[in-house]
Amino acid sequence: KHKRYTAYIGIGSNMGDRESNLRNAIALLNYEDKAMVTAVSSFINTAPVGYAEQPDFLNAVVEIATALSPQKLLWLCSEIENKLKRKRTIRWGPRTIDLDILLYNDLILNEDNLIIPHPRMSEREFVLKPLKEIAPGAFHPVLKKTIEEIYCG
Ligand SMILES: Nc1nc2nc(S)n(CCO)c2c(=O)[nH]1
Repeated sequence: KHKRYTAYIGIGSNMGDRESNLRNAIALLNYEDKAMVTAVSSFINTAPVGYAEQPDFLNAVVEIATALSPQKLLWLCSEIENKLKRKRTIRWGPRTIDLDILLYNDLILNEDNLIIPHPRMSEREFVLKPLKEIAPGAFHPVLKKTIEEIYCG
């Protein structure tokens, strides 16, 4: 019997057809019987954070029910980035698609290649706004607050 975990994935695109890049990524997150999309936020246009000299992003957050381990889920996210032709040029530069694991149940994980909750999510309006839309009661296990407590925007 597959134990179902709930994970939240932040997605963003600022290259090519941004909307279809997001839609394709969302479709690919329905992965066999291992991951199922259970909620999708609105798509929001956001100014780039970090490396400012690049086009605006289109961002969203997706809720999935999954049997995948965090590392396997990370693998699925990078598979989707590769499939949608993410060219890793400038580290902080434009990209066709970006998938970030934000939350995975109440898990706290600090591995070399994977930190959960995402370390920068609580300072990112482009994450908090769509996440609050679909999961205001989601709990941040490090800050010990719900999303709506963290983001009052
Ligand atoms: N607005 C916005 N700025 C960003 N800077 C980076 S890096 N990214 C990629 C996500 O880590 C984004 C993004 O998705 N949206």
